[in-house]
Amino acid sequence: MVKICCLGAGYVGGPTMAVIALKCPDIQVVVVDITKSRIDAWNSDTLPIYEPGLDEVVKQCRGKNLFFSNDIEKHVSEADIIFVSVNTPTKTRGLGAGKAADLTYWESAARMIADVAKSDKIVVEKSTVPVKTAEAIEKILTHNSNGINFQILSNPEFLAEGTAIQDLFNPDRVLIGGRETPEGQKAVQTLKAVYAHWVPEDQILTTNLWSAELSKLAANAFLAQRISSVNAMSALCEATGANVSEVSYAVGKDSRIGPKFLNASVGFGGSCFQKDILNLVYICECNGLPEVANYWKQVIKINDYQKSRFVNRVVSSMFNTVANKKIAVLGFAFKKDTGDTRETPAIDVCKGLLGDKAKISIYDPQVTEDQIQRDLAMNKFDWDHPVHLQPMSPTTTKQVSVTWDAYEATKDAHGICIMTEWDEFKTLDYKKIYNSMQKPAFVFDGRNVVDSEKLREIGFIVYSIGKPLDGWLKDMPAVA
Ligand SMILES: NC(=O)C1=CN([C@@H]2O[C@H](COP(=O)(O)OP(=O)(O)OC[C@H]3O[C@@H](n4cnc5c(N)ncnc54)[C@H](O)[C@@H]3O)[C@@H](O)[C@H]2O)C=CC1
Ligand SMILES: O=C(O)[C@H]1O[C@H](OP(=O)(O)OP(=O)(O)OC[C@H]2O[C@@H](n3ccc(=O)[nH]c3=O)[C@H](O)[C@@H]2O)[C@H](O)[C@@H](O)[C@@H]1O
Repeated sequence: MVKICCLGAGYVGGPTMAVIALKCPDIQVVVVDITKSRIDAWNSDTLPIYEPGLDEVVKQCRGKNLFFSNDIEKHVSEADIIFVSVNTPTKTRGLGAGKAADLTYWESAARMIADVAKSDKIVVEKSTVPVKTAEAIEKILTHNSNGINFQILSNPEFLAEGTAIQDLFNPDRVLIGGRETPEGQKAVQTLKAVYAHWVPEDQILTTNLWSAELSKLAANAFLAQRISSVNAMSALCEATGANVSEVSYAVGKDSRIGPKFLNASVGFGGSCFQKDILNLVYICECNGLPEVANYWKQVIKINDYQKSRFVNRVVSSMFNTVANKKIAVLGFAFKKDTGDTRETPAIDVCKGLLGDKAKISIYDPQVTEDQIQRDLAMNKFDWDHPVHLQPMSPTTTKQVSVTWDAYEATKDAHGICIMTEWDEFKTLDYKKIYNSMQKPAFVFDGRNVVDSEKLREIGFIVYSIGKPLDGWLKDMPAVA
């Protein structure tokens, strides 16, 4: 029986391996991690991540051909194929700080593999890494190899959170990059055979190593660029009276552009877009391509602009101060159907409002108070490390309260900021909410989820990203 071991039981390692186990009953899959609590959670009834459909997949295979373990060295030494799906955070210190990828976890994984391997292995890059990382990994493995043959493959993951299981069941494509040697090509075919259990062959693309590594960074950069493009347009829409939903619909109807990923928002979040673009920028700079670097940097700048523009709009609409005013924040996760808060725009918006001395009451159906307090206390990029290596007991922010009830969060509030597009926010009883709030009562919709006309009829002053401004907001122009 072929044995797969995956290093890293996170948002990628867990769901990806669960689906491989489900679709390949003839393969044994073991997911290992240096964080014991994560493995304990994978072995419990409460999985460490919330992802629709994941529980069912895990329940079907766990204990049969899917296992979660802390015994890293044993499973690595026994495996034929080793996926490495560990953190690749942005460096916070030293050379390339604030841009370059920190490959500490990857390097230590590679050294450990070289130390414990007793038979030939295929080592698969599942983490998103800088182009040419495979070359460095190869050097680490071969210099410590004791004669064992390692083949490195790049197999980047394209799943999106909230739809991970669907994306893994029906991927647009699976990408496998390998060395153009007979051994390299044999390894590519071995991995291809795993995916061919459920993915049509013509959707399994094979390339050289560097193309596969770079395609992942490029795909995320293109996706984020679409959001920054529509968000840049949203500012112009507000200034001119155009409606960003109508503009993106009209633009997306062009079959060359397509309708997806054109929703204006308070900004993109998530663990990867910013990190991967910064990494791309750094690689361009290192390759003497400052013009290309600056081009991609702009995607991040517009995203930061969009978040600060939103905060400015909130503050300026409310008589230029939110000091001691209760602001309800609905949604904290970076998108709906996930409890993940990494790089969520809600963090920057909350920090901006706190900077203006607001009191914030937060409700998100999937995010705990502990997580929110950690997020608001943590420095930029510190979140992307194994849990036990993150700051232990961050100071809690007193002006922030967290509740499990949207009505409690909005009671007595002066304004509501919608930060995540949870479906339930569309069907809240806004009349009841309005009656319980201070007046004038404001709604700032960072995701364009509410029916602004209906809310205006109730009496709210409503701001929706990229939509024509109502009279109140026009009289109080926000300075970006
Ligand atoms: N989150 C996402 O949607 C996607 C993430 N990626 C990439 O996948 C990689 C992992 O991302 P996530 O799963 O989101 O991160 P994560 O933080 O959820 O999981 C990473 C796990 O690796 C573990 N780990 C770190 N060093 C280790 C080692 N030496 N041995 C064993 N375990 C170790 C950590 O404890 C952690 O549980 C990153 O490179 C990311 O850019 C790629 C596509 C999608
Ligand atoms: O490398 C990764 O980590 C993954 O990054 C993204 O997936 P993810 O971050 O999970 O979620 P997305 O659906 O891409 O959303 C990212 C952010 O953009 C925002 N967004 C998305 C689409 C849109 O039209 N507008 C918009 O503001 C979302 O609200 C969210 O904050 C990519 O979609 C995946 O293909 C990729 O594998």
